[in-house]
Amino acid sequence: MTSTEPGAGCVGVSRSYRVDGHLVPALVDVDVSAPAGLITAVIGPSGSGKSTLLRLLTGMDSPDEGTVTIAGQDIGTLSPAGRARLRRSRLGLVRQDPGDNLLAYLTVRQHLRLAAQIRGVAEATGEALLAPLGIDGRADHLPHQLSGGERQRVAIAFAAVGPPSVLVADEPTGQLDHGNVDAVVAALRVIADAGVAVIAATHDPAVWQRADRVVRLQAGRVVREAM
Ligand SMILES: Nc1ncnc2c1ncn2[C@@H]1O[C@H](COP(=O)(O)OP(=O)(O)OP(=O)(O)O)[C@@H](O)[C@H]1O
Repeated sequence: MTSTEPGAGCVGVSRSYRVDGHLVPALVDVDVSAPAGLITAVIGPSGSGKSTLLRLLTGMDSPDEGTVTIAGQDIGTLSPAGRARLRRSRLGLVRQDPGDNLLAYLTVRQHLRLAAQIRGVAEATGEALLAPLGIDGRADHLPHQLSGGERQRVAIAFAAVGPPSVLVADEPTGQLDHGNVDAVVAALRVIADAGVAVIAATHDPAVWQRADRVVRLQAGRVVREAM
């Protein structure tokens, strides 16, 4: 599984929220680039703008100013239907709570078949991710029969079928113990090595210390972007 697709990024992005008639700036003139094949960690204190940035980079929200690109496409130029198509084909999402990522009545194998159908690729494409992510022994298990870390690895596999150009994970280890954190970081590495731009918002040093790039936000601004 290899990809030469460009990743995701934004240039000159600002986003404010209106609260009680006042504008609260969440992001101010932010430039971020998340190249294909690398893990980019987004870090910063609570309220610094991480979730707002992720919502923009997934096309779930639009900036007040600036441009956002996913897989080389300026998503501000797309119709709502075009944006939905791009998100379905080129973007994978992993949420913090393992329970929010999976359907209780589908086995691991059924999740991966469903992901392949959604992406329009051969069913074997999804199943091929089981072994590299260390969940091949769990193919016929339901989510409640898995540990939290195994569920997150299934969620990563589900999001990575295709593969997409970009996989965005919001605090992917936020609810896991230490041993499971290592397995999830290893899974993100497998996906990045396949050519996907992996973007993870995280408070967890075990994640960002093993990322290729770290974007640190503070009060809505990028204060450091380092390899
Ligand atoms: N829907 C909203 N309405 C009003 N203000 C918001 C909204 N969402 C976020 N904010 C404000 O925007 C700023 C950035 O919030 P954001 O959730 O992006 O930060 P964060 O770094 O993800 O925080 P956390 O680590 O606590 O999740 C904060 O001041 C927050 O209060």
